Amino acid sequence: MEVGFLGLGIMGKAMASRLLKHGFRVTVWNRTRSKCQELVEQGASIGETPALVVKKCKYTIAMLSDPAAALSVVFEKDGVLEQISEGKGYIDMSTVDAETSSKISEAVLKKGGSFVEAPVSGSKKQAEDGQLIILSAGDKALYEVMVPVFDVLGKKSFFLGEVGKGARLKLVVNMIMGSMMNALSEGLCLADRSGLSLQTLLDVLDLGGCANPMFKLKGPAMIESKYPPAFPLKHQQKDMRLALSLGDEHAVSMPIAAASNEAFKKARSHELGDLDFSAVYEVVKGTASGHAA
Ligand SMILES: NC(=O)C1=CN([C@@H]2O[C@H](COP(=O)(O)OP(=O)(O)OC[C@H]3O[C@@H](n4cnc5c(N)ncnc54)[C@H](OP(=O)(O)O)[C@@H]3O)[C@@H](O)[C@H]2O)C=CC1
Ligand SMILES: O=CC(=O)O
Repeated sequence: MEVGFLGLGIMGKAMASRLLKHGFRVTVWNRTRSKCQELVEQGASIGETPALVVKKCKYTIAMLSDPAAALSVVFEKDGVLEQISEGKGYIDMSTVDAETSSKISEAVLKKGGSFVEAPVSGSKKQAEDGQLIILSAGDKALYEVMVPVFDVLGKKSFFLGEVGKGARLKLVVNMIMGSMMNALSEGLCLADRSGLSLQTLLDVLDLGGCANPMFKLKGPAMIESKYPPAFPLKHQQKDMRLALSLGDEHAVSMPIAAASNEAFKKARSHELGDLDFSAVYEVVKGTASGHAA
């Protein structure tokens, strides 16, 4: 099976690479073309524009940073819409809001193509290991065609119904995750200031009822003030913002998410946006301005 892949950031690179390793023929495009090189060395072909990737491939996947990127790759010159047509499928795995996803879906359908949104839960390591959780919605027939692809990328794929349900579920999940990261940061800070061992705190958390893989993975690096980006903080803040907007729409009061969003925004203002989202700890500690990487 041949697939197109648009967007070779942290996630897209790992996902496209995994598809190549599992025998798919992959044609890649990335705004910054140099990022295609590593994939070419693994056997990928390059498409000069999103439109040319769609022209070549029956199915094209996108993994782009945010709503603005997802929309521009579809609607702008040389974009997906120029070549999408009957018999072709477009699968957007970026984390965006339901409105963005619906706009893309409507435009693709109008040209005769089919559309699935399929944001993922899981980060760089899970993408490399094919352990993502895939939250699909949209065209059921296209979803069925994509199952062999999703089986290589993920440990479980859900089909949730109409477009928007995958996008919304992903935002709810990441809203919870972002709030948890703030809670861990505050706990580490409080333990430190009150003379407790941070490693002991992590050990105790890991043995108890609120043990979770995220605290276990990120906690030790946070203690060392290390934040190599797996999930960039700027994307976590985007997800908090979009989740809060979903809360506005449904009049759901979310004070914990709102406070967490403020912490992520503050971290961005201290230029921590490209670090891992666990760098919000620097803001909670009050040491953000001195932290370079
Ligand atoms: N990292 C993670 O742990 C996870 C991320 N996600 C979501 O997946 C998506 C991708 O994340 P990730 O790979 O980490 O992000 P990166 O920031 O590493 O990559 C973003 C990608 O989007 C491209 N891009 C950005 N703006 C534009 C634009 N205007 N036009 C065309 N391309 C653009 C970038 O191109 P260029 O190289 O030129 O900058 C790059 O390919 C995001 O929606 C994120 O929220 C979901 C789960 C986990
Ligand atoms: O969106 C990020 C993740 O870890 O999931």
